[in-house]
Amino acid sequence: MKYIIGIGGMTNGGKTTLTNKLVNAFPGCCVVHQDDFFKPQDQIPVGEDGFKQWDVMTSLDMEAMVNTVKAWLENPVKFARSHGIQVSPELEEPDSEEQTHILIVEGFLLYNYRPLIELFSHCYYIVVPYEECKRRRSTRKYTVPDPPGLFDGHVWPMYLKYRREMESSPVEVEYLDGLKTREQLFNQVYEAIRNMLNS
Ligand SMILES: Nc1ncnc2c1ncn2[C@@H]1O[C@H](COP(=O)(O)OP(=O)(O)O)[C@@H](O)[C@H]1O
Ligand SMILES: O=C(O)c1ccc[n+]([C@@H]2O[C@H](COP(=O)([O-])O)[C@@H](O)[C@H]2O)c1
Repeated sequence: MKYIIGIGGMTNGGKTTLTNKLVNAFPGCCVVHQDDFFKPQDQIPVGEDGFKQWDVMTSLDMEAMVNTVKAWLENPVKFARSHGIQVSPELEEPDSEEQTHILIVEGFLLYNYRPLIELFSHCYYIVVPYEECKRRRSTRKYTVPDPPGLFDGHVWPMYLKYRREMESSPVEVEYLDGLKTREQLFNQVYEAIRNMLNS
């Protein structure tokens, strides 16, 4: 069986932190990070809000991202090997279709792109309050540093827009409280995935 788990939610909610812990906990588990699919800076236009539009869907090459997830679905063992992930001998067996394979897909805009949504076995969405999100973001170093005013002028309004859009669509997400400790979040999701694999 193949399981694709989405770890979505707002910027600085703790997606990457949780994802890294889960990847370490499930041997052979693969991961796709949405941040790897940002288009080059010169392809990101400036919007009416006066900022480069990094937080909109078109800033990401979603077709390439979906193709990457489909490459994992096609052959999880080959995908793992080509990404330097150690594969246990049982997973290499010819009948490995009967084995359990897990892919974690992590990102801030996972649930607004239909071709990706339909691939998920389960969708998580981490949230923290505005103040905490802004505080964490202010200490974060991105490849392209945030210009002054970006959070309130672009990041937060786009977060609200896409969250509203997601919530009025048929996608079913399970919310996670990003104010819980790293350990609490890990334990919660780890146990839920274990239960899913055993059901
Ligand atoms: N559960 C948590 N409690 C407190 N701080 C956290 C927690 N998870 C992550 N962080 C911190 O918040 C910041 C953003 O975390 P990160 O996992 O990179 O978020 P995201 O991938 O959602 O943008 C980092 O400084 C990280 O150490
Ligand atoms: O990673 C990059 O190249 C990059 C370049 C410009 C901006 N970002 C920011 O990355 C944010 C999403 O990533 P994250 O990890 O905070 O969820 C999003 O809010 C963007 O504003 C990221």
